[in-house]
Parts: sequence; C-alpha cells; structure tokens
Amino acid sequence: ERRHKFWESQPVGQFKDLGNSSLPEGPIEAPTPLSEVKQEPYNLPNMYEWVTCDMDSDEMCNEVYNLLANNYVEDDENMFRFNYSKEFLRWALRPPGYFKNWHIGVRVKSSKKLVAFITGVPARIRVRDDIINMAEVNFLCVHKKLRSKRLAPVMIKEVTRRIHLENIWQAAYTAGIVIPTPITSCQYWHRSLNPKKLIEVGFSRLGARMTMSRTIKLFKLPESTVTPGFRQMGLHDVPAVTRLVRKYLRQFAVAPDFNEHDVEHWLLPTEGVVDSYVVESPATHEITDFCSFYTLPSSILGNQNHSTLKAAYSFYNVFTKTPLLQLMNDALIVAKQKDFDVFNALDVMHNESFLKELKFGPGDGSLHYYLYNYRIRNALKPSELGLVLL
Ligand SMILES: COc1cc([C@H]2SCC(=O)N2Cc2ccccc2)c(Br)cc1O
Repeated sequence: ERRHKFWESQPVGQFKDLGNSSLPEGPIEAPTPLSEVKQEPYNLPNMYEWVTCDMDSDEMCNEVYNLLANNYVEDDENMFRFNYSKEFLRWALRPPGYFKNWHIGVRVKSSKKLVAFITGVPARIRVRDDIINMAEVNFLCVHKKLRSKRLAPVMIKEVTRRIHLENIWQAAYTAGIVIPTPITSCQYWHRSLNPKKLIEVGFSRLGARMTMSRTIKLFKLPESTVTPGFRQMGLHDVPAVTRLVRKYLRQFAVAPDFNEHDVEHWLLPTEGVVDSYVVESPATHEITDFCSFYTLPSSILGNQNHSTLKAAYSFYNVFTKTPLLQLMNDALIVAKQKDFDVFNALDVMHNESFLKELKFGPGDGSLHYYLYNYRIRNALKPSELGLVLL
C-alpha cells in the first residue's frame, strides 16, 4: 500500500524485498555522474527559501538552537523534548571534513524566520568489510506549525542532492519510527542517578512497596571511581585511544572507521558536550580501557519545579583489561559526580552485558538505524552494531 509514499521512491531497502536473499548486499544504485546530479536546489513551496546555516555565526547558531529547542523530538506523551545545546550542535556539525552547505535551513521569505532544518556530516563507516564514505544525516526538524505540509521529503531530497555533489552516495541515519527499512532496531535503557527528581518529573515511578528513601538508597553510587588508573582522557592519549578503539570496533558489523583526527574531535573531552576517560595501567602506563558519554539535556514540558533533565548518553566504551561492568559503573560514578540526573544507553555493542546488573531500566523509546543506498541482506542484532549517532 502507499503508506510510505516517499520512502518507496528512494534507494533504500524496501519491506517487499525482505527475505529476498537473491538481492546482493551493498549499494542499491550506482553513483550518478556528477554532471547529471541536479545542479540547482529543489523547489520549496512559494513562501519559503533555503538558507545555509553557518554554525560559526552566533546569531545563526542561536536560531538553530531555538528552532530545535521548541520543535525537535518529544517522547510519545509530550513530557520531554531534546534540548541540544549550542556547543553540542557546533561539535556535532563540525567534524573533520565537514561541509557548511550540508547544514540546511528553511526560512519564511517575508519574516526570515527559520522554520526547518536538516544536516549532514561526512563519516567513514565500515559495513562488514567495506569502508564507505557516508553522510550521517541528522536533526531533521520542521516547525510544529508547518507539519504535514510535506516539507520533510523535499528537505531530505535537498540534503541528498548536496551530499551527491560531494561524490558521496551512502548515508546513515536513525529515527524513532519505522520506515523502510531498519538495519537494526535498538532499545534505550536508563540508569537513575537522581531518582527523586526522575520521580518528581514523572519519568520514573516509585516501585511497589518502595519508599523514596529506599529508592534513593537503591540507586546510590560510591563517591569515587574504583578502577586504578581511571582518569580523564587528554590530547596526548589520542594515538593510543585511536589504536584501542579501532581494534575494538572491528568486531561489529557496522562501525565508524575512526582515525586520529576523528578521535580528537569525537572522543576528546569537550566541556559540557562529551566526557571521556581512559584506564592507564599504573604498572605499564599503557591505555587498556576507554569509556565516554555525551551530554544531551531534555526540556521538561509542564513541570512546576523542574525545567531541565540533565542526561548523559553512553557513547563509545572499550574494555581489554577492566571488566565492562566495572568500567561502566565508574562511568555512572563520574556522571553522578557531574550532577547528571540519568545515564542513558542503547542495547548496542556489549551494552546488554551490564544494563540490568547496573540497574538500568528499559525505556519506552526504540531507535531504528538506517542506511541509504546500501542493502544489508539480513537485519543486524543491536549487539552487532558499533555505531552511536547523536
Ligand atoms: C521518556 O522516555 C524516553 C524519552 C526519550 C527521548 S524522547 C524526547 C526526550 O527528551 N528524550 C530523552 C529522555 C527524556 C527523559 C528521560 C530519558 C531520556 C528517550 Br531517547 C528514551 C526514553 O525512554
């Protein structure tokens, strides 16, 4: 049926092809000769115009921040909305080799008001044994008052066109909804760090036969980390962390192909945006383990006493000597030290091995991963996925 009018017209795995094992794994369409790629932008409805959002500009970055803060993803009960910070957006959108004109806005011609946004950033991603130059497409946002005007399809076509102009033919993206066709579907898990606040804002509920003080005690963590040699990552750790992360990610079917420049951008601590820690063996001084999480607060919609939920999201974690359970417990301890209210993790990579034991509870959100113009024959298990998108 025509449920997915737009996506059935795109080079993505189609639901009708599921189980058709005669279709080869790999690109669905060959690259178009650059001269045949549409040179001019797609047409928008009359009263709107395209704008390139220069994230270096404080004014433009403010406009993008405000559009997302008021109109981006909410949970099913409209109790929370992602509140990406300006520093986070600058970090997320300016990795090595980024293209300014992949940061695409839509303005109302008359008022110049920014009413929609979509972005791409370049990323080298390995799919099984293929390393592919891809775009990671993210932050698709249409103002609440302009929904179901079919703006999203034209914005997706425009970012795709600009990506094609850079001779890139594959993309990776996620969504909280099912569209053709997920390569895997993950679940969010949440570890309470400030259970009192999580109950007050309605995210968590007091367990049966549980008092508040019993609940606070249940989630209490040690004041300091337990792993000898556990410390914040520094610039001088980039070569060792790159070697460690590259080796570790090889075990997953889909994972980023990080080089030292990527590690310096994505995994070195950036105040208020991403935190990362290494375990340096006190005896040998080698870097044996790594953990990281990014900072993504949520606005709390309609609560008298709290306006923001401070959330940490598990990013990339590598263990070779320290048990992952202990490494992640240290991550929880430093997140609590930094006053986060909740620590979130997907059930990707080896995360399932610690979620229940470290008192994570399953969330209500699923996160579906997608590849554009690349067929994976059988969907992956979340544990085969080594890619965390922001
Ligand atoms: C409400 O349950 C969940 C909501 C979200 C998303 S939707 C909009 C938002 O802000 N979230 C971040 C958040 C908000 C509240 C707690 C934890 C994370 C996720 Br991702 C997984 C959940 O299970």
